[in-house]
Amino acid sequence: MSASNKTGATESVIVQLHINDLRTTDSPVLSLAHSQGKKHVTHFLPIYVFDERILPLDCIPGFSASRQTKNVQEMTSSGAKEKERQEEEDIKPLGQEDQPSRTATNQPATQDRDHRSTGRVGPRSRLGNFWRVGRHRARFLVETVFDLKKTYESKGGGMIIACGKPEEVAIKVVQALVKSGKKVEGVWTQKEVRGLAFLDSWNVLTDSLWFGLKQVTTEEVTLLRRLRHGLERSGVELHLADSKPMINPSDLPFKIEDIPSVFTSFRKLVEALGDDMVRDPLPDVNKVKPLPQRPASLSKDVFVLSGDLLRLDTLLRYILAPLIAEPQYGDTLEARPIPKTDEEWQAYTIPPLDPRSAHPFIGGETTGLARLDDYFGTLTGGKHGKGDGGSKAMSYKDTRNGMVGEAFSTKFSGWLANGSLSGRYIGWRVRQLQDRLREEGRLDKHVEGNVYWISFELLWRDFFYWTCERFSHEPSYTAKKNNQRKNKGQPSNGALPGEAGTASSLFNLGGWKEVLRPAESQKTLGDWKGFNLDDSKDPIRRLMEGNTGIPFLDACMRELAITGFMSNRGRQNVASFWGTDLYVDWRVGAEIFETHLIDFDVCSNWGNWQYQAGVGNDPRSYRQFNQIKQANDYDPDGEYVLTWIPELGQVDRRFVHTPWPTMEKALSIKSCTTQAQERQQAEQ
Ligand SMILES: Cc1cc2nc3c(=O)[nH]c(=O)nc-3n(C[C@H](O)[C@H](O)[C@H](O)COP(=O)(O)OP(=O)(O)OC[C@H]3O[C@@H](n4cnc5c(N)ncnc54)[C@H](O)[C@@H]3O)c2cc1C
Repeated sequence: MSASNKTGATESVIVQLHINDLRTTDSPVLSLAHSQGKKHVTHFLPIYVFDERILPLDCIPGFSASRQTKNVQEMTSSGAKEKERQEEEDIKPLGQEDQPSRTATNQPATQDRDHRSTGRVGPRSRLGNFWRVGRHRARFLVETVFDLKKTYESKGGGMIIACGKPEEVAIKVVQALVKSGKKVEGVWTQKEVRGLAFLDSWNVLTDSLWFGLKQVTTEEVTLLRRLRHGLERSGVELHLADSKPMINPSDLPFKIEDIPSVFTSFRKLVEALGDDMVRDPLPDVNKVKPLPQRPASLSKDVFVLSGDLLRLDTLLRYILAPLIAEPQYGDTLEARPIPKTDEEWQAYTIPPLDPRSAHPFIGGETTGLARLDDYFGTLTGGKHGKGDGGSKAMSYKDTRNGMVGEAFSTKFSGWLANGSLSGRYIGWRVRQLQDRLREEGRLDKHVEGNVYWISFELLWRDFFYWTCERFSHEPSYTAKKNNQRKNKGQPSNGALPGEAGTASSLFNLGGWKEVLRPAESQKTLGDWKGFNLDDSKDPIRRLMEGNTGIPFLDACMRELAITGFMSNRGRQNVASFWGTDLYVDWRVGAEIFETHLIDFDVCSNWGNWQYQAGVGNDPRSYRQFNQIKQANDYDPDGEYVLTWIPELGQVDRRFVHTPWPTMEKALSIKSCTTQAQERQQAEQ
């Protein structure tokens, strides 16, 4: 039996479960918690949970042991008694938690790490069995979380960092707070699927109906659903803040169900909003309410990081070690075994960033804001004051298709993906720079176009986000058929179409096209080819390893695996080659991108893959890139391919994109290049 939320309690807490909203600037929940309307709220408790379903956490000392203990406890009645005893109140001040004891369990619980011999083992993808989060995003994420904690602390607040399942941790934290006599005002987290009601000007919604909706980003939504159920038992409500897109959802000039299928139509409709397209960011919160006293029983129920684990380099080692022990396709990092002893852990070092990286950034809101200043110039007079600089933004459109170095495009995507920057804040910085340049008489049409193009690109992000929402209302054609078959024509009651990963049209082979143009989609579904990752000659494996013999594609894939970043130009070419030349299951491509990309975002990645593979919401039914032409257009001097394929150094630069006559033997290229050669000949 859970205690219910105390109404007469003197301490009142707002809990924020951070997921992909790892920031304090333009943070709706932080603003709400410190608003006039919440004056009676005495404490603010932000939580972040490293999710065991997507990250390998077994090396963290004590973590797998804590899970095993918990399981046993939950299975035995004596365990239940012990649990009750533990739940008795025993208040300890924050920061004085027990140190996790080092146990022999800081080895992965799952020893079978061979992604080809097992089913979906641990935090692995469904089709390729790749790590869900590769080493680059894992690093960026851990850095981001630590930076957020530091920022909260610098403003007088704090943050709990834990490991496990975010919804379970949040529920247990709330239960413990309620049991210790505190009033929990509610739990706020970022919305990941369509909500129905906006309750106040803070852009925070209490959405009582979303539970019944069909979902597209199924894992994200399942987490929210479980969280909501669990909180209900403590009489605490879950609130969702819709802060992902650049455009405020309630400003959209159409209903989500009516979002145009074509980007250009979407763009024209929202651009017609003019200056109202992007709202001003929320006011900064400079002094954050303190953390509540934490019931010590919590440390036994929940694996909260403490002691040495709150050191960035220590935690990075434990999270990255399994990923480094098994680098993914294309990564040239030498696999290193997971340390076994204390001494080995002490000596363990994290590989430095590759100096060739176009994304040489550390994760966190602090570095994200610094990158904004680097791009847009500084806001020297405060938010509305004069600024300085901004040359990168002023030449954005002219340079965004570059391939080498950090300057060619904004690189905001990693920060946007985990929410350490908000789309709205960036959109506002665009307007801010335009206003400043106008005042200074420097905003000619060319410069204006360059600066505006950043918002234009951000509209693509919004477009994929809203498109995901639109399709959350429509299960895929196959799912509909399966459902009907199972339920004899009746829609299944309370079914969660996407939960098994098969029904959501975002992850389905037939993509959104199955919903938009079912007849056309059904005709081509059977043509998709399979793959065999055990075969080193398999075209997909060669592509993932950057070993097709087509220099431009190989450079792109090597860059991705080695650094976690690939330019938009590269991504389009790789996805097009995968889906429209090789015609191999595009979802494996989306999975390997998901693994490697620092900026992985479920809607942008899977939506773009669909688009390039011809199963998405592209109005053109067929779109194919000519990789050789693209390489010559965007890497005319071969600087990019030479950066990633040094073995081409011997080749005359004129032929660096088509080195086959001279290099054929050396590179042992066959099937993939034949296609490219044929296409090149056909074009001549
Ligand atoms: C196959 C494929 C997979 C992709 N996967 C992702 C992904 O997982 N996460 C991701 O953020 N982007 C993804 N993109 C979109 C785009 O490639 C990246 O956003 C961009 O390369 C990131 O670099 P940047 O921040 O310097 O972009 P810039 O060119 O500076 O653009 C500014 C911002 O606009 C947004 N943006 C630009 N192009 C797109 C686009 N086509 N779709 C959605 N948003 C866009 C991003 O938020 C980006 O940060 C993918 C594109 C393709 C073709």
